[in-house]
Amino acid sequence: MKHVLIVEDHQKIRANLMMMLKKQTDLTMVGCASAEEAGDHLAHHEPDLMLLDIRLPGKSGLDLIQELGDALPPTIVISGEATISETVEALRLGVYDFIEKPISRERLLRSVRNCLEHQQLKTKLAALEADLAAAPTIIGDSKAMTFLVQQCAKVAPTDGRVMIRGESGTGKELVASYLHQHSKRAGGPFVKINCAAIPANLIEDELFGHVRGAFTDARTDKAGLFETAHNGTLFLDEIGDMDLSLQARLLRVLEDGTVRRLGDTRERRVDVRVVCATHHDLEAAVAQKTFRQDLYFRLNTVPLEIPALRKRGDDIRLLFFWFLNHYSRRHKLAVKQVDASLLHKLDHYAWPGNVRELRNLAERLVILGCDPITPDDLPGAFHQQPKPSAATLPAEGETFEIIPLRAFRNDSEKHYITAVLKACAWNFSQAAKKLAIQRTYLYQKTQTLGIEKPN
Ligand SMILES: Nc1ncnc2c1ncn2[C@@H]1O[C@H](COP(=O)(O)OP(=O)(O)OP(=O)(O)O)[C@@H](O)[C@H]1O
Repeated sequence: MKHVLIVEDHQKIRANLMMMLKKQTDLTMVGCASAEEAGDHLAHHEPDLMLLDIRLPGKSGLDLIQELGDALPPTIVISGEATISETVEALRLGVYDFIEKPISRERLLRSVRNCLEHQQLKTKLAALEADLAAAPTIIGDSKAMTFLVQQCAKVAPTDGRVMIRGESGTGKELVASYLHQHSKRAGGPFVKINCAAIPANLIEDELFGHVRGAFTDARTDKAGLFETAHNGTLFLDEIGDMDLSLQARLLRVLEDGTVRRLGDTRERRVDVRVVCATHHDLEAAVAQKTFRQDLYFRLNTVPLEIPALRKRGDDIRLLFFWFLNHYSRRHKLAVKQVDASLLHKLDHYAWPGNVRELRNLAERLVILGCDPITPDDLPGAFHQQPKPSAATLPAEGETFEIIPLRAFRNDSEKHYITAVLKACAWNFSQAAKKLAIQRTYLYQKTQTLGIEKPN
């Protein structure tokens, strides 16, 4: 039901306007005899449309329009005596239409209908724009991310089960929500649960729900997340942490598409797409029998791998500038300049917290950083020299060739000693001192490891 406010000082004309609009059964109408009275009404109500006379006793219709500013409801001005300049001014201030007295019924109805339709469209557009702004955007133009986005575009519209792998903060949840938003289930719910953050017995209750009396505290029936996610997507984060007994229940739901609340006898059919994520080595967990192999195959239909940020250096600057703009807008602050030496520091940092760490840093710099932002604005971790050994170790989840410990140790020692000798311009005494070993022992090491000074 639409609400119309009619502001007209002549009682007869007001009644006439109401009569003409009465045929529109979906309208409720309120009449006011002055701009002051209308102002009071508008302080407490938001009409869908205002019909406003310009010549009123006391404050004029134009005064009211100016006073309301952005709060002006969709308005049609009705006047017999308005001057051209008043008409132009009213239109400039956002009035939808201008109708001259005497008013024809057809003209009035057409204008009212158009104005209400126009308003409905504007509301729809605003909602669409908000949806678009809320839609997840995967930023990245490295080869790895371009490939990932291509894969996401292929798998999103299908109902294929997806397993997302990647270190913490790489964007696993972002990818899951992207898959949902680009699927035919986008109008349905996107429900997520972190299997590592909740104790096993509570996860069971969260996922499957219970009926009243199923346990001491179960005072009412409760639907589980599978039911909540009906016609949508259920994102099971950290699936590798799920308890074995729960894995069995999950497998059953995936196999027959029904859930049974705790303490219930009734099976309920659910239509849910399951997307899961883990940073664990699930294959190792399967080998160690801590993760069910049958469940692993059920969930792993389409594996998607998100590389750690340090392995896609091309994305660091792009993401940094994107977050810088994003948070400047959000905090209504001017976008700061960035010193080139800062970018160099970002490129050479290991980003253990991945994109989440980069995002938080960018927001902090938007709020606290100087303009231009320089390396002095960065936290201590960015100024530490990288430790030599850890940098070459394989990351968690990465496949690598396993070699005997002795071979690894020799190889590491060779690399490290060569680097130190280079840093000391092949001065053996200086290098031995830095390595805290005897000069003769260093010499022996270079012999056994085959380290040679280049010509
Ligand atoms: N490629 C990207 N483009 C834009 N934002 C990203 C990208 N990757 C990650 N983010 C942002 O970084 C933050 C962390 O991402 P997300 O929570 O998806 O990571 P995660 O891998 O699920 O982390 P965890 O394993 O700790 O739950 C989020 O704010 C996310 O929007």
